[in-house]
Amino acid sequence: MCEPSMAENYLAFEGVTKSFGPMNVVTRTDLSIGRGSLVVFLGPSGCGKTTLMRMVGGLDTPTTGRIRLDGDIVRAPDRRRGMVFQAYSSFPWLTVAENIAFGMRYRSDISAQEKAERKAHYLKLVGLEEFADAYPSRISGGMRQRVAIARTLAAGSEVLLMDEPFGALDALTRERLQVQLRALQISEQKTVIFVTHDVEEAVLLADRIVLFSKRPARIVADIDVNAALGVERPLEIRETQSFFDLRNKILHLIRNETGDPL
Ligand SMILES: Nc1ncnc2c1ncn2[C@@H]1O[C@H](COP(=O)(O)OP(=O)(O)OP(=O)(O)O)[C@@H](O)[C@H]1O
Repeated sequence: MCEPSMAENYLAFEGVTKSFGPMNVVTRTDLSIGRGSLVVFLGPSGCGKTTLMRMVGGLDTPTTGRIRLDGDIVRAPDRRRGMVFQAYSSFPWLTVAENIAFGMRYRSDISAQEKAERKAHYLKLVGLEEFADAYPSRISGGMRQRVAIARTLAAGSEVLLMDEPFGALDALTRERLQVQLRALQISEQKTVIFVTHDVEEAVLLADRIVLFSKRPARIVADIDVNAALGVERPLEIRETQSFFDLRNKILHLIRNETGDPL
């Protein structure tokens, strides 16, 4: 077998395990994630997906093994990896524009002009120019999640770690953000790990789906969604036979392999 190239091995889990006291949460995990790909972690509740993601973020450390980003062992959080959670994480006392600029405030390596340009770029990218001066309490939940995504991107994060970021949104807003995230990831070429319970969301968004067993998390399937559906994912793709087939295949795997409903 060929060794994966550095681009394919951009984010690498090498023999990672995690226990909390006597509880084994993640069994030995080896996984290579390519730069610029959107990988969905799908698995039963409590199986260890968030724990895996927190380890990538440097918020938790593996019990054994290591995680490498671009060759460097992850030891602590840094701005190369930004997290977007389900709970809205905007600062209520800052405007939308100020929230987006927040991650750049102490960067001495970026000029004031570049900070202003980046702020304007990401404000536009997430379609919130009209709301630049609004406070988070005045905008919708979907808009607040767009602020959180823009802030992470503006801070210069190369890797976005998204833990059920659309979980609290209504179905229509969620759909809109799914399409926007997919488009944004293609245009910005960020590496994204996205945790969800929702099989349709996973199939719509992912380049690749990694399916985990119930705790302790073990990889039960690694699915190349691009090979099945292509890269472009308009919402209508959900009505195609290939989408249907892949969704059913994953539901079948979940029933038979993960040992738990999601
Ligand atoms: N700091 C901690 N101390 C002790 N146990 C923990 C800690 N963090 C997580 N756990 C436990 O590890 C297990 C896995 O949790 P984790 O949040 O990673 O699962 P998950 O797959 O993300 O779940 P969900 O999909 O429900 O969010 C759970 O049983 C949880 O209670």
